[in-house]
Amino acid sequence: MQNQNYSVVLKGVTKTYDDTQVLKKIDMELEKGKFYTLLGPSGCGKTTILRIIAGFTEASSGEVYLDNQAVTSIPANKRKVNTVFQDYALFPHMNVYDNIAFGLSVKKVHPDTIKTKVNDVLQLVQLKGFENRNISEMSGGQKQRVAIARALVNEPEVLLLDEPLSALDLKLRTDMQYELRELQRRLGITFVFVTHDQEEALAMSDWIYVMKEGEIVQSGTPNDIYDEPINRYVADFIGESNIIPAKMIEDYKVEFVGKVFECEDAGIPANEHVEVVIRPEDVILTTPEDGQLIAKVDSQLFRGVFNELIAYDEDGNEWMAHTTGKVAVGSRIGLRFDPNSIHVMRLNESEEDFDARLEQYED
Ligand SMILES: Nc1ncnc2c1ncn2[C@@H]1O[C@H](COP(=O)(O)OP(=O)(O)OP(=O)(O)O)[C@@H](O)[C@H]1O
Repeated sequence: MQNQNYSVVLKGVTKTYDDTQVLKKIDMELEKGKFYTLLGPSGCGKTTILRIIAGFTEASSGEVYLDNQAVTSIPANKRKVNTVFQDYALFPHMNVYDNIAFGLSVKKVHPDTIKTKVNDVLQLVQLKGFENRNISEMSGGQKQRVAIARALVNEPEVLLLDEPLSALDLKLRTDMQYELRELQRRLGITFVFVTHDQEEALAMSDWIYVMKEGEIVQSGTPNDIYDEPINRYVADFIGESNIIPAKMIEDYKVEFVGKVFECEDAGIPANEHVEVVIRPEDVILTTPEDGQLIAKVDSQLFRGVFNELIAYDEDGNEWMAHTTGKVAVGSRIGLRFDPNSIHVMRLNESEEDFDARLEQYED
């Protein structure tokens, strides 16, 4: 029926609590062995999707397939899916070994087999030698690894991770991002990772679903989503952007701040009011004579590898740009853009137009 390479498929999945619809027709096709991220602000329904895949929550309508089998009536403990929760949900009174072995012991797996499997996953998460440690004596990052080991020991086909790094400090969090990604590549199983942190999503994922209020607003590779945000919500959510009012002149030509620029967008009617999105790192700084636009520098912030500069053009639009040099506050500068860094977004799109455009992006 479906492509054999899908490990999870959701078709028209909805969820309603009392009178509130928290998921509106979610469609997802997750290929085996890829790293997927659900990205969105608190309350948009990310955890609910994970719970429906895991079988902890029942969808109000729609279908869920795991490994091409409809699983609507299959209980959580019969699905080859494991979850790593944000708070780890470890047993505090047990040591590392017993925490990891617990699920297998309950299933009455032979003790020798348990020993081999637990040792294998301890190796995998680099916790060899910690078997007898109490959970209370482990650091945040170590507890996180125990939680992952406990999920992996069941040899799931799909691993669900619900904001697993949010309790860690920045340094450890970055280290764990590398480790998790590495682990996923080595194991080749499907990861579904939930986060509200856009940098984390961009760094780790093969494919991102950006969510808003129970809907998927855009899905694509990190590059697609970063470079071609489909609307202002996605552009704002994924990093800093310059969003400037503009008007379509014809295919591949857009006007803003009284000038006409080449761009890569086509299919939007002439004279339609739109917005252009330009990332700060795509703004090329030059002398006023060479600039396509002229702007006045308002402030500059040192950001480590670059300076972040705020400038205002003749129409009063604010521009953020990155530069490795220093530019005097108050000075006049020129701004230039490559056609392929000018992204056009439509305003007030009808739902049908939006869906059609979304499909075009997904193709
Ligand atoms: N058991 C429940 N009963 C009623 N409402 C619920 C229940 N579980 C979740 N909700 C509501 O569903 C919506 C989506 O919740 P969900 O936990 O999926 O969001 P989330 O995107 O994971 O948020 P967060 O990042 O804060 O965990 C929220 O408005 C939440 O209040």
